Amino acid sequence: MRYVDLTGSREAAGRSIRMRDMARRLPQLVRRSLALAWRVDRRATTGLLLCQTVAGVMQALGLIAISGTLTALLTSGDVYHRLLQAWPSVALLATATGVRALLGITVSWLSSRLSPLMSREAEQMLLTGCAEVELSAYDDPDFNRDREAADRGAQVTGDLIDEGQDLIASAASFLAGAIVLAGVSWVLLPLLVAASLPQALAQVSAARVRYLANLRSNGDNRMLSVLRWHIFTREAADQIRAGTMAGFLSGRYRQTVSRINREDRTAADKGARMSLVGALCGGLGSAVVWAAVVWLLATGRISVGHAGTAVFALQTVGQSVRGLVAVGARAVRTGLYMDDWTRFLDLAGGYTMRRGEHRPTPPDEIKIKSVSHRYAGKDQDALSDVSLTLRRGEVTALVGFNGSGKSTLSKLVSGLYLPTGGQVLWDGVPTDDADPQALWQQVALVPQDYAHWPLTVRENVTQGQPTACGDAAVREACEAADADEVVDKLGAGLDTLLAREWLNGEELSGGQWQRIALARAFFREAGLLVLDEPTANLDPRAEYRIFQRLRDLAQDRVVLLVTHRITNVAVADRIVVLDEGQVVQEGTYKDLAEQEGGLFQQLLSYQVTPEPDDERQGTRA
Ligand SMILES: Nc1ncnc2c1ncn2[C@@H]1O[C@H](COP(=O)(O)OP(=O)(O)OP(=O)(O)O)[C@@H](O)[C@H]1O
Repeated sequence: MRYVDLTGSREAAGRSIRMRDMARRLPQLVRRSLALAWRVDRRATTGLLLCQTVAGVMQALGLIAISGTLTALLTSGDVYHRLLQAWPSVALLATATGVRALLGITVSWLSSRLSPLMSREAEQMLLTGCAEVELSAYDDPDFNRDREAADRGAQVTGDLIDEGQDLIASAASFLAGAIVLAGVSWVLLPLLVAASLPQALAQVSAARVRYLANLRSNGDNRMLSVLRWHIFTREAADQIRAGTMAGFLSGRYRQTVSRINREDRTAADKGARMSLVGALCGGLGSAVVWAAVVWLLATGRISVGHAGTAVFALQTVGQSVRGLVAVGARAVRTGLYMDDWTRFLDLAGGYTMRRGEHRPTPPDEIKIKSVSHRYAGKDQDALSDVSLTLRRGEVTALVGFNGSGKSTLSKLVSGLYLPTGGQVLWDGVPTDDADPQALWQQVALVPQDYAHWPLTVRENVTQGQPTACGDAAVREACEAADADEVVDKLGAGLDTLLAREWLNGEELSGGQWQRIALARAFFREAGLLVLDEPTANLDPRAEYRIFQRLRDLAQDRVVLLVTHRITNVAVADRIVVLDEGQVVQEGTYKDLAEQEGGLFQQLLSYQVTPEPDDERQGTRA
């Protein structure tokens, strides 16, 4: 089995890595890396630019000093006189070399300070971007693929500062060498650039091959990180052991890794072949350049001193051209990853929340009007033509078989999803027209899979939004959820860190966590309370108490309860029975329990265990 991602547009971008594109993109990349660096640390960025400029000037001065030294040493006259003439150039050379070394150290110090800051800033921007997309985005495989790619882009963002600095340094030293070389003989310059071209082309082609190989392994890489998470973390550690799954999972991991390795190896071999051809052509080109220097010297077109300078300048320019191309190819590849990041931030996969500005108050009535909903990529509706009204002061319960659409409906009511057909109206205003953050201020939700935040008990309950009443309100919510007895047993009370993996952290049982999740919802001063299977992990006593409290909670809010505990559902004012995404029954517990042949009666029959005597009689009959 292979995990494949559709990567059309990115593959097209990868295929377009050519010399011309690279030349066009490099200045953009340097600009982009400097802009991000500027955003995180202005002083360090200014320092870097200054250092690079001065280093370039020092490089040029160094070459001029070499020329001066050689000319002085190679002129006629006695040794003492020649040394005397050469010493200012030697002093300049030493100073330039020393200053360049110091600047090099400063540049790498500043870069190493900026690089992690940039990656973290990029990651932070990505996290902010993710929190601003519609929940439905996560159902779309394309969004998930783009998000992973953007994550990788954020991680490599820091590399761009090093690459940008290397590019600036190579460009500065190329410029310095070129000016000196042109001073000796301008013929050498185009010759040298032409000689460096084959290597440049080879490097760019190798970078393209590597990027495309990486792209082909994208789906496999994503699966690797998922497998790694499952094998590595505590989450599924018990099931891996009890299910003796370690061998199977490691095998799947190895298979996936070996597919990625195969792609990498092919790319590396292809890249090496390209580099070899490039190096051979480059060698021939260099021979032509050196032959040109010898010819210029032999025909008396340049002096011996100039020839010596040309040797150094050639080395400098050659090195910087190679550096420009190698770092350039790397930077373009990094740039492609960064494109994934910027594109994701710009478009958020096309899922940025664009709703209205209405700010809802606690609703008196929530009307579900002919609502249908189909998840992205599905060919069937999860809900079709559902109409229902929820009112403040009432508990409405949703019951039905697995997959009948209960959770989907509760997410539409709370504005987490927007319906693909029909409307959900909060006091007459469709959820599409409400400011989502303002609407969610009015929602207290206990989902089926609630988060086990690695935070203190207090933060777990307040969700980081304490009220003016402080801990008194937290304790009150805990009491309402029967979580007070859980908190009392914890070493540091509300300050206890609920994460066993850290020092002094504590772990709760499944039912204890559910009580905390309930306290979280009860703490919130919201007009809509949605409880999706709120008692699945609770003991019978806690479950009984929670159902009893629902009536009080409903006094000043709309309560929507999703449950399979049919026997307890009598607490609801109204029960709505869903089947295959449609409402099939609606009424009070008494009405529905008496409706012969109805789905509710059927559901009820599965939960009311017959007395042994009834069972025997039934068997006999
Ligand atoms: N995020 C999703 N993406 C795609 N399909 C989904 C998604 N969530 C639910 N579905 C599909 O929608 C249908 C209704 O699911 P829903 O979770 O609403 O059912 P439910 O009645 O709450 O089930 P359960 O009792 O098992 O919790 C199911 O067929 C399910 O496969």
